[in-house]
Amino acid sequence: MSRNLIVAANWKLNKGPAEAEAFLDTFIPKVDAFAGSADIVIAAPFVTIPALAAKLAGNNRIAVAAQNCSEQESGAFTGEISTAMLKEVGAQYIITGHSERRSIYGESDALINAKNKKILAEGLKPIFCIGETLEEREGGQLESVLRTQITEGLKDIDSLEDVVVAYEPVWAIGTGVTATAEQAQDTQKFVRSVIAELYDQATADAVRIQYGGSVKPGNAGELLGQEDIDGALVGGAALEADSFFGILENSAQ
Ligand SMILES: O=C(CO)COP(=O)(O)O
Repeated sequence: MSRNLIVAANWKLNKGPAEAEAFLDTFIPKVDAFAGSADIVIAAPFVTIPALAAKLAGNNRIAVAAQNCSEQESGAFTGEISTAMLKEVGAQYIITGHSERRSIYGESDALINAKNKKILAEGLKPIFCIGETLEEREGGQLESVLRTQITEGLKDIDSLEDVVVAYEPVWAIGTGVTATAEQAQDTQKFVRSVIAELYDQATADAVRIQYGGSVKPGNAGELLGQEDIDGALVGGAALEADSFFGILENSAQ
């Protein structure tokens, strides 16, 4: 089963519009000259999305993502941003379930599920993150934690055609500690098997599962060369155009 790679930058709380434009000034010419076929996504802060989308108008190789959204349609929800608004300003993907949102902002599996459903109903694509803490892995709970996150996060979602899953072990995020290619592959194979149980084998074979956690140019080739790793969700190493492009280059199929 061949799945096209999807390599995404998650800029987190970095880069306003001006910095994002400067990034693209360096990044776009590199991508234009690049023969690889990976889908490329940049997840930016809300206020940066319009500038990115304007600069990428007509560019069909690089898509824009948001890092969060409301599960609500509209109304008295101070500080929230709706999927319709994000669509209007050019977002095509939205990250959900990131461990920083789960742990710092207390997002539950039920809320993440509501966001996933809202995003799909809007005709956008969730990049749905799951992952265990070191304590959970060492305590033998890896499989039960991931199974719960997957089952609850995808509850009542019939098709995974527009869903990208991102496996991000919490202990590997921003720590410089990467899961070994073998650990990531074994875990992602398990994630795919849970999806096969919940849906069917064809769905599991087709869904793309990214790995995230200290991905950099030097380890991207080995990680993304694994059977069940279909791309990367990159934080720190995606803040510089050269290193984000290096990840793409080193993961070329
Ligand atoms: O959280 C991440 C991407 O969503 C990973 O972050 P780092 O690549 O900085 O470890």
